[in-house]
Amino acid sequence: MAHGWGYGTTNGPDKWGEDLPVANGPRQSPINIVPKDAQYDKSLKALQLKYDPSNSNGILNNGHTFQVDFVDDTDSSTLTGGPISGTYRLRQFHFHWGASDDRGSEHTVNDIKFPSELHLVHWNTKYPSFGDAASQPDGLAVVGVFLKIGAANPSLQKVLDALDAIKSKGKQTTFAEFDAKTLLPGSLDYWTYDGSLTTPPLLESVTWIVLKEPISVSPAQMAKFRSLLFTGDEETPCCMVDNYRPPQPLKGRQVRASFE
Ligand SMILES: NS(=O)(=O)c1ccc2oc(NC(=O)c3ccccc3)nc2c1
Ligand SMILES: [Zn+2]
Repeated sequence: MAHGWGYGTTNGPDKWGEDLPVANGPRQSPINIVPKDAQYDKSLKALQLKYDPSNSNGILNNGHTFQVDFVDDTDSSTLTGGPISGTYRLRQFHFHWGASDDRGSEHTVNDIKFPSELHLVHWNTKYPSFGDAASQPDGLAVVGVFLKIGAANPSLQKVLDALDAIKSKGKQTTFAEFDAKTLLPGSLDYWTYDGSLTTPPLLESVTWIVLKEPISVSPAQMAKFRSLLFTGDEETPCCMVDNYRPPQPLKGRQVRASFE
C-alpha cells in the first residue's frame, strides 16, 4: 500500500489485508465481546496498575491518533497481575473515536459501539525493548477502557487541553506529570483474550484486557477529539475521526471474565 495505511475508503481497514496477510490471522483485534459467552475464570488475578506521573513525557499527533508517551526505562509505571505473568511497562496511551457519538470504539459489547476507547499500551519486560516484545505472542498487554457519553471528565480534560498544540500530523509537545490512573474507572473488572495490535503492523502479540466499566466523556469533550487532523500542515486538512478498526472474527478464541 504505497500511500500508507489509514482509515479512508482507499487505505482503510478493509484494505490492510492487501499488504498484511496477518490482517486475516487467527488472533486479530478488536472483537465483539458477548458477556454471556465470556467464561468467568476464578483463577484470574486482580489487575495491578501502578502509574508514576513523573514518567509521562510528551503528547504526539502521529497521523492516526494522538498518544501520550511515557518514559519506560524503569519499572515505575507497570501492569502486573490480571491475566498476565511478570511485569509489563506502560509505554503510551491513545484513543480511537468516531465522527459522531454513535461509534468510535474498536471493541464492542453485544455489538454496541461506544463513542471512544482508550488504550493503555504495555510491554513485557522479559524482552529488552518494546520493539522486541511487539513481535512475541506474550509481548504486549493493552488495557482498553470504553468512554460513554455523560458528565465531563476532568482528568480527560487535562489531555484534551493539550490538543490545540498538536492539531496536525507530526506535531508534539511536552506533557509532564500526568497521572494515567485518573483515567481509570472505579472497577477494574475485565474481559481478557489473546489478540493483536488493531492497526498495522497488526502484530498478534497482545493480551487484551478490556475493562467492563466505562469512564465518562461529555459531548463537548468528544468534539475536542474531532478537532484534530489526520493531515500535516502542507496537506488538505482532513478531520481525525472514525480512526477505529471494526470487530474481527473470533476464530474459536475464548474470552474470559475476571468477574461473575
Ligand atoms: N490500537 S493498539 O492495538 O493499542 C496499538 C496499535 C499499534 C501500535 O503501535 C504501537 N507502537 C508503540 O507504542 C511504540 C512504542 C515504542 C517504539 C515504537 C512504537 N503501539 C500500538 C498500539
Ligand atoms: Zn489503540
